[in-house]
Amino acid sequence: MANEIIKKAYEVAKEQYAALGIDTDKVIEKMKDVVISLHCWQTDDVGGFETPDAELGGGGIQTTGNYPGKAGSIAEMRQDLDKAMSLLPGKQRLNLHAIYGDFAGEFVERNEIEVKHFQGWIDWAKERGMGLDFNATFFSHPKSDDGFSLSSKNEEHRQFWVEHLKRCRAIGAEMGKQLGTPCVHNTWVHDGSKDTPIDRNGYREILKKSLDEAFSVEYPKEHLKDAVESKLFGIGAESMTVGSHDFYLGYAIKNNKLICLDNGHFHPTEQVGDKISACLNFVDEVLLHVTRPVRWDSDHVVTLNEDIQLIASEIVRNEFLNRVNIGLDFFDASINRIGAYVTGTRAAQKAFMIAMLEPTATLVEYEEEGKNFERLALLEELKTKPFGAVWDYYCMQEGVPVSEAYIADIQQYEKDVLSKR
Ligand SMILES: C[C@H](O)[C@H](O)[C@@H](O)C(=O)CO
Ligand SMILES: [Mn+2]
Repeated sequence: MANEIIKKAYEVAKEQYAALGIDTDKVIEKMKDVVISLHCWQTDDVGGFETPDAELGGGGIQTTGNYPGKAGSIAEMRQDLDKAMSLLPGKQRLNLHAIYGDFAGEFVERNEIEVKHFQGWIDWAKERGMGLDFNATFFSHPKSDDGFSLSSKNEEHRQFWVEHLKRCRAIGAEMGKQLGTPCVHNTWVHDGSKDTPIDRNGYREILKKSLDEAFSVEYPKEHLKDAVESKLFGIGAESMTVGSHDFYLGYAIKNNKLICLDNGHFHPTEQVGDKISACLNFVDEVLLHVTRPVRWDSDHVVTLNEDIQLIASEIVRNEFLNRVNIGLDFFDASINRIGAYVTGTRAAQKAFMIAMLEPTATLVEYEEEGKNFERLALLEELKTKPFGAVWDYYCMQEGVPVSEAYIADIQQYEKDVLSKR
């Protein structure tokens, strides 16, 4: 689309939003506060680099599809991430899992990983002025194949995982220190039971004890923020998840941790957007894993749907952007993986921009005056306001492809790079 047309459309949109009391220039400026942490695992289907042929195994999560071109090395992953980021407006962070260290061709056990295995990532992020986030990896490992890691009744296994978590927190803190922006370290364990267990409480007591041990080392908040992520169920763990939402919300409130809300981890009619203000009345900060569950926690690419919109609107309406850490968590192996990143991240960004283009004060006024028809009508009308013109102008200003132009970029990358892997 020619720049002139983008500008013209923007000017018209600007007037329409101004009539509602919204300054679109200010909205574009405010978009810089929306920093999204890209999950590195979309590039390689959650395989990791511990061994040359590493693949996701167990953990109750699954990628489906076998689209060619997945990243098979750190170099390829970085190349893909650079490509994805070149097509995204705004600033991003990078979210790594412990299986993505630079192990220099040697097998390093998870209870032996150190900062040196991630120094390359820290340097890479520093060159790009990016922050890093981090995750201990409890799945795809023989010591948790039986379905239990931090809540294991096998004391040797439990201690192994506590040590892993301790090391990951130390690595995360060093990332935050060197990069000058706190690293959010997220703890998610797949621990659970396929069939109805008897000793639910026993496992939960063990999980609590393990977390207490692993979190006993304190790090400055400027370097590390700890989050804990709950889940409803996983594949092969349908009957009980040790780290349920009640468990982790309680743990987070009592121990001053962040609660991680993954919108694939709840009953289908529950809304993470509704949980944000509930949680933020009791915890300082929240971590989001933005995804798209289709029938189950299938981790489809994020699209601009009502769930995502409610999440973004709740954050913007309440000025929670400085208390909500936004991460993505999807892994689709059935389509071009870079395309998946760009489409999914842009969808999340769009939801935030739409939220910022809302005349919230007017809507609240209607609500407080009991004018519920007026509230409903205005919300409906907002859906067809020319948001796209503001989005296109923002992309143009940011120097990234406008509208669907990024599709051709990704096709070219597939031709030049991915198809040759
Ligand atoms: C790979 C991630 O840690 C994982 O997706 C986790 O966050 C999750 O959501 C599991 O369902
Ligand atoms: Mn998640």
